Amino acid sequence: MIVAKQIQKSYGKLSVLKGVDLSIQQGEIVSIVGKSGAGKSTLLHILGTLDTADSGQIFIAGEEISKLNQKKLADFRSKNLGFVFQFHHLLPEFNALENVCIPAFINGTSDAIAKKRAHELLDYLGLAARTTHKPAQLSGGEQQRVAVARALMNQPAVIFADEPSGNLDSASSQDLHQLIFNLRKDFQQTFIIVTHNEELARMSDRRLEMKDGLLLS
Ligand SMILES: Nc1ncnc2c1ncn2[C@@H]1O[C@H](COP(=O)(O)OP(=O)(O)OP(=O)(O)O)[C@@H](O)[C@H]1O
Repeated sequence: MIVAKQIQKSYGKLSVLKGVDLSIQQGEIVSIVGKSGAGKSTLLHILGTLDTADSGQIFIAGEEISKLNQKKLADFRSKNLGFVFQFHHLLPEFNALENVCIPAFINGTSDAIAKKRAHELLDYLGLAARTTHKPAQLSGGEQQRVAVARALMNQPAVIFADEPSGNLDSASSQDLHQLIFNLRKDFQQTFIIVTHNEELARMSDRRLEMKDGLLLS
């Protein structure tokens, strides 16, 4: 599903990734842990096509994304990849349903089809009664579940999550972690998660530690 070979990335003289190799199967939940500054977010952003490596190859769902130009990459990203960040980045003036629809609208999906799927997702996530609420009217845990629904909108091959529970209290964190495992069980959803949450890392199929620019397994 995802294969990365010898990914290298430097910022000036700082070598952050020193030849990272990684292989992830469909339906796997992989956590990446490590000290602050170890390069976890840099790796996640490169795998998620939000940043580019200096060298190395990345294959996602059979496509060598390291070879795509910017336009093809943007198209691939919007059709195949989902993202959940520490801060949900929901648009404040849009309600939950509209926020969830955004990735589908970007892909040119019709209004009716997008809204139907957004309703189904919000229902699945226990947010059926919150569809017309704006982000400020939702709890932190609810906001993050809306962000997960948005990430799921285009049925992505993989969801990249950067500290998804980093801003949540412990009950909401546990709910979100449970949701991740339910999504894998129900939809074979693949996740790559950067986290400082040891409980989540231990629950994952694999806990990879980033150290000195490399992944230790
Ligand atoms: N755009 C950038 N320009 C220069 N240096 C950068 C840039 N992005 C990251 N770095 C540096 O690369 C190193 C790795 O950063 P990264 O954010 O990947 O670490 P991390 O392991 O995710 O840390 P944290 O757990 O604190 O989020 C850090 O030393 C950081 O300062």
